[in-house]
Amino acid sequence: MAAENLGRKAPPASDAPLAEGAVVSAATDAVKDGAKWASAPTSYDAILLASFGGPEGQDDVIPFLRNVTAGRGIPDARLEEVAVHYRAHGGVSPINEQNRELLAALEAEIARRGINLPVYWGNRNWGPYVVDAVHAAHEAGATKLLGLATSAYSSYSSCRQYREDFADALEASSLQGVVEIDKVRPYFDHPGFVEPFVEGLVDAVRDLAQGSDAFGAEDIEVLFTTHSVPMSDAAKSGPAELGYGEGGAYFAQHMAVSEVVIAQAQERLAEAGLDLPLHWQLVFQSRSGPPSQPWLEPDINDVIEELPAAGRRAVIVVPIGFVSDHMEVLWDLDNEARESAETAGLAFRRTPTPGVHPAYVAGLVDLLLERINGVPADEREACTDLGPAFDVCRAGCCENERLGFRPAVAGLKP
Ligand SMILES: CC1=C(CCC(=O)O)c2cc3nc(cc4[nH]c(cc5[nH]c(cc1n2)c(C)c5CCC(=O)O)c(CCC(=O)O)c4C)C(CCC(=O)O)=C3C
Ligand SMILES: [Fe+2]
Repeated sequence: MAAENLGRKAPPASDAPLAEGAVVSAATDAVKDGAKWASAPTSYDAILLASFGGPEGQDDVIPFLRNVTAGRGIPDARLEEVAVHYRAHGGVSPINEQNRELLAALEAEIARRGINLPVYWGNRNWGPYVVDAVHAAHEAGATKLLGLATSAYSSYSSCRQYREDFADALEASSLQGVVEIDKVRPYFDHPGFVEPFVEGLVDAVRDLAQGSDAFGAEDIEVLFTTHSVPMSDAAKSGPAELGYGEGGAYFAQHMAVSEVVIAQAQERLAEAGLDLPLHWQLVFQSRSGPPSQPWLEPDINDVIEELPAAGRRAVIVVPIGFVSDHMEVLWDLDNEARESAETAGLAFRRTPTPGVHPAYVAGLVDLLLERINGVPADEREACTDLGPAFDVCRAGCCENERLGFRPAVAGLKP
């Protein structure tokens, strides 16, 4: 495949693109030292499914948004704007229902594998809260919990903040020293997480190729999209000693997943005789900080606007940053990005998120078993050169410069 056709985008808040080889090699060397990355077999009493949470009615919207943005310097105007997204959906985020479905699917898959392990679900920003779940688990006699976040990558928002949520919950319930909580590794490159995106991309390309417009590879731009974060968060994502570059592990992991999804999809499309390679790039969405603060770019809508000038007639949006079709997907992609595409005169497809795809659910249970059985790092499933990520976060991993140091569990002590 012609490499020059694969659009690579560095985080453009800086002029210097990331050195391609350098992003990957440091982590690859470190991962060979498996003993440091994989923990010993551990007997857990319960799983703690941890998520973001969302409002369940109009009256919840503003209190929810205040929970999310406490101390974050998000302008009020942005809160008003985001409230509109929830209001348009009756004040209900789809995320809680999606987590109830995931909880049920996990319970079923755990039972199918013959494991006896209850799952408790708790959120960061709305009830049921993590502390409620920890309480319930403890009341049922559990003292050793394995946390599983609905977030696959390394960064403050997607990894460390869950570890802080766990620490906060132990403090609020006075269960420090009584209950212990570990956390499943960032699973961005677990095949179970990647597979639904590959399938979605293959289906979208075939759909566009077979439609009346008969779009070919030259007509299509594939946009892998994820949540933007402040550049300072991105830079501190992952352990500094692995030298991920200025976009940190967050950027490197998304690039690696994009590359794997495009490669696997192209392989399947080639078997179906479709014209390749596809044009693609990694883009960002849902930026919320003040304009003075640099966040990862380019924004998905800005990129879409410029696609016709590059000769594209269709755009396929692959939401690799998200595990379910929550508000950031429904509003920012299915409304806003779709509208940008319409304005630009482009056909638009948005591929599914993992949701409760059987490969994803089975992959999550594989990840739980990895920890229970203490599977060595070199025997773990990971489909990029960056992984598998470590079980116990390195000291300082994904710390937040804006918010300062807060206690977290499931990490090494500085
Ligand atoms: C990396 C990342 C993920 C992906 C990883 C993961 O999935 O965890 C994610 C997911 C989500 N983000 C969500 C919602 C919101 N995020 C906000 C604000 C922010 N997100 C950030 C980052 C991320 N966010 C950041 C750096 C901020 C700025 C404030 C801060 O520094 O923390 C705000 C405030 C208003 C606004 O500014 O948009 C809202 C309402 C929902 C729920 C959707 C629903 O209700 O269905 C979900 C799943
Ligand atoms: Fe967010």
